[in-house]
Amino acid sequence: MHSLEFGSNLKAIARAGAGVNNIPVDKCTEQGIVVFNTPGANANAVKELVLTTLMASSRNLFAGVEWAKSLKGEGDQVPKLVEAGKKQFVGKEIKGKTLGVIGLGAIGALVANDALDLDMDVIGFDPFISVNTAWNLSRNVQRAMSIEELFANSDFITVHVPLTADTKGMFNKQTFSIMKDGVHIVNFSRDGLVNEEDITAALESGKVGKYITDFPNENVLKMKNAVPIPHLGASTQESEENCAIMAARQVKEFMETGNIKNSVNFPNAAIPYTGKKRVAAFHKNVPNMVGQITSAISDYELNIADMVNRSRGDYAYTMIDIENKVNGDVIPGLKEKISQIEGIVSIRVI
Ligand SMILES: NC(=O)c1ccc[n+]([C@@H]2O[C@H](COP(=O)([O-])OP(=O)(O)OC[C@H]3O[C@@H](n4cnc5c(N)ncnc54)[C@H](O)[C@@H]3O)[C@@H](O)[C@H]2O)c1
Ligand SMILES: O=C(O)[C@H](O)COP(=O)(O)O
Repeated sequence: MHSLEFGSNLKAIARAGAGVNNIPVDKCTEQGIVVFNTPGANANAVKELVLTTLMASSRNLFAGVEWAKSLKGEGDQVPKLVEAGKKQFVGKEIKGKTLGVIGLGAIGALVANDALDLDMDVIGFDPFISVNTAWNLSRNVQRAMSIEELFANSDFITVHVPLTADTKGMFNKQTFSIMKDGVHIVNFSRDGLVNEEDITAALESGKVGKYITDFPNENVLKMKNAVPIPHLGASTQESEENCAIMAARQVKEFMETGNIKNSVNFPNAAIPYTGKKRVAAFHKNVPNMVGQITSAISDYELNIADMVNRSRGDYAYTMIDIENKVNGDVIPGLKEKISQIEGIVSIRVI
């Protein structure tokens, strides 16, 4: 959506998925457009494919299947050729190996817990772990005190963080040098987390044994020992339905009540719809905004029934329920009056 112009009536964008790097979030914030995503709704789908590909590639399954297919046309010789050639695909079991999980959010936590059930040792790193995830995480997941500790001790590494300025290129020449020789790296997050030139060299030298990625491009397809998956992480019927329902519900709730859940740019805020009318304003996070909005409301001799004000960085969101019975759909002039307050980005009277 980065090249799209947004109409002045656009109120919300919902991403039926987790990553929002296809949406110009900063531009939306400046224009007062709320952006939602659906955290966790596709996590199980991704977890299943991460564990599937982790095991399958450790057993050289993808290359083995391709080779078996290449024997087509060999007639009665196929079984003999299979037995003679299979030794080139001898793999490694994951049992007893150490899996490093970077990012213990919706997906990472599921992967970490289930990898324990597959008899792996699991070490996790997430300096910003949420309380909810921490509650769901098995206490047998060891906590790495630094990402370097995780890199140094893992036989397999799987990454589940968003692509941001901080995480971009987190897999690079320097970080590969800390890792065990022959480490397998699983990337179902985003291509930009990995420096392509550096991983090409690391795969070539054998420093990295396998690179399983959900984000193939021309370079990836040329890399030795890369396993390109065509962005199938969230591609299940269940996950697409979960995401679509969650996205639709969040937008409906926002349009009808102003309440916000799972926004990536507005603060989350919700109050039961108690009044007769609701003022919902997105504004700069500067002093006296709430005072100016309530004063505009009191100029109309309207009483306040309930209110909430939440901030997020440079911006804040205020919802005020008005007690009085208001005739008709609108309070004439109120919206215009509030929108003239310096610092207001967008305003609705619902
Ligand atoms: N391949 C797919 O189809 C697919 C599907 C869903 C999500 N994704 C990608 O996976 C990512 C993770 O998804 P999720 O649902 O688990 O998101 P999430 O927000 O639940 O979890 C992300 C976790 O990363 C942690 N984190 C952030 N920066 C970090 C850092 N520098 N080091 C360590 N941890 C850090 C956060 O604290 C959070 O716990 C998404 O951002 C998206 O890019 C891909
Ligand atoms: O960020 C996500 O949720 C995934 O990359 C899934 O993307 P998709 O919905 O385009 O499959």
